[in-house]
Amino acid sequence: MLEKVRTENPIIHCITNHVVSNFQANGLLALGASPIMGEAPEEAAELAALADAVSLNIGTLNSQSLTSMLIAGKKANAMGTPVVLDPVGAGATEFRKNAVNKILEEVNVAVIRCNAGELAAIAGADWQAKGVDAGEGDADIGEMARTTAKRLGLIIAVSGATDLVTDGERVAEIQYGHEIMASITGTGCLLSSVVAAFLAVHPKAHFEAAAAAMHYYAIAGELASRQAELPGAFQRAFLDRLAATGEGELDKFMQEKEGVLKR
Ligand SMILES: Nc1ncnc2c1ncn2[C@@H]1O[C@H](COP(=O)(O)OP(=O)(O)O)[C@@H](O)[C@H]1O
Ligand SMILES: Cc1ncsc1CCOP(=O)(O)O
Ligand SMILES: [Mg+2]
Repeated sequence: MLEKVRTENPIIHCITNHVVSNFQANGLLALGASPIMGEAPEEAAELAALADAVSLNIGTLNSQSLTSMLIAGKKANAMGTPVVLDPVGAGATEFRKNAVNKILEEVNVAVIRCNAGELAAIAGADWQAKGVDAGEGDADIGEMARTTAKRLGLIIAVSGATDLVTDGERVAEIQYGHEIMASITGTGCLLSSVVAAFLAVHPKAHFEAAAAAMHYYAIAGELASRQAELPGAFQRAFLDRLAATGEGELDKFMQEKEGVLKR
């Protein structure tokens, strides 16, 4: 599935936050996709129309960018283009929570990619989120993801030490990755747009594409963590691994892990 992203080089229209915009664009380029950032309402429909997937991210949302997200999302729906939503900090403010609800009401979102705190906010579960970070809670993340995916009729890809992807029936669990990934800002945001890029080239298999994206990303992160121990070096190593990791590296990595488990 990864090679198809590289050969087709899909255009990803990102309406994202100003914290991670540059990292997100560089990460998409490293993957082999073609990012275009743009958040003016005046061009939202045109950008969505030329894109192969649309990645919406509410990290530094304002009234204008919310308007753009609704315009871009609806245009993407009309064109049959997949939309991914990253509900950054959904539980932090009423504005964010209402915005997520409005987007979900008006736009047919294919995948919500979020952390556990954001999922809990969408699910209405008791949880202590920590700003844009996942925070802590007792709710069963897998159960929350399955029931919310079913209720909303979409795919949920929730990240953390273990990543879960579910359409409400099927569940893929990804145990790879490394905690250093959470020590640089934007790894979640970039992941959401990487999911969008995989969806763009696998229009009939969104669940499999989202799971493949999460596998690729976690493995690139774990490989990078072997090269760099501190955040600055890790960010650089991670971009390099996103670029250098192909299907062959993914297979080799998983075979090695399997070998370790069996021993
Ligand atoms: N403790 C961890 N162990 C392994 N991977 C992690 C860990 N924490 C986060 N990740 C990875 O970092 C990326 C971002 O996830 P996360 O931090 O949950 O998202 P966000 O940045 O949106 O809060 C994902 O690929 C996830 O798998
Ligand atoms: C710190 C911060 N503040 C608003 S958006 C943002 C970036 C969040 O990025 P991620 O969810 O990928 O950690
Ligand atoms: Mg996030």
